[in-house]
Amino acid sequence: MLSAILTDVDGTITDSARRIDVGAIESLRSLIDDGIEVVLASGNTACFMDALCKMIGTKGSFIAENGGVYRIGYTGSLHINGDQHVCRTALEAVQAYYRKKGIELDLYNPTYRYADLAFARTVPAEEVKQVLAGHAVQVIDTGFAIHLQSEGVSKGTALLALARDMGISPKDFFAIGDGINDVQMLEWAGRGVTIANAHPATKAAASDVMEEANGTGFVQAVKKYRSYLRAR
Ligand SMILES: O=C(O)COP(=O)(O)O
Ligand SMILES: [Mg+2]
Repeated sequence: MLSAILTDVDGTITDSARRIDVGAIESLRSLIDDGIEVVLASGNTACFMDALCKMIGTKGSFIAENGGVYRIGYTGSLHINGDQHVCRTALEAVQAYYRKKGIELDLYNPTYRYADLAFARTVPAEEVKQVLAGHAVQVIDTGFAIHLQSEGVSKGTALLALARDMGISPKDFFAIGDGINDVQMLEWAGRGVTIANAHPATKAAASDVMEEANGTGFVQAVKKYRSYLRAR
C-alpha cells in the first residue's frame, strides 16, 4: 500500500513569519528518500506550489488555493473546483465596503488564482463575514491571509478527489496542518495530526497535537510517526 503524507505549508513547514523551516525540509527530503509520497496542501497559488514541489524534490502533486486546485505530478492537468465568479462578486462587495472607509484591500496574487481569492489580514475576518452574510462563499482566515472560497470546497474535498485519481484511499494519507483550512483534510485522512500553534478547531480535529510549534512541530511529528508511515 502506498504511504503518503499530506502537509500544509504556511505555519507548518515554515516559522510563524512564513520563513521556510530548514529542519522541516530536511524531514520531507528524508521521507521522499524513503519512498514516501509527499503531497503539499496549501492556500497558496498553483504556480507557487509547483516551484515549492520542485525545490523540495517531491513528485509534483499538490493541493492549492485551499482545495480550489489540485494536480497529480508535474505533468498532470490542473483540476479546478468551485466557482471563482462567486468569489469575485463577493470580493467586489468587500472592496466596496472598505473603500467607503478609505481602506484598499491588499490582494494576494489575483492573476494567478483559478478558484479562490485572497487578501491581506489588514481588516477583521469577522467583519468580512458580516459584510458577506448574503453571499454563498466561505470566508477563511488561515492566519496568513483571508480567503474567499466557494462553499463546499476545502483541502479535504481536494484530498478525496486527488486520492481517487491516484487510485488510493484518503485513509492512506497521513495529514498535518495548523490552520482552520486544514480541518477537513485532518479529519478525512487516515491520521491527522497538528502542532502547538494550531487553531483550536484544528487541534480538535487532530488525533494528536505536537508539543512543538511550526516547523519544529513538523519535525517532531515526522520523528514520532515515521514507523507508522513506513509500516503502511
Ligand atoms: O495561503 C494561506 O493563507 C495559508 O497557506 P497554508 O494553507 O499553506 O497555511
Ligand atoms: Mg497553514
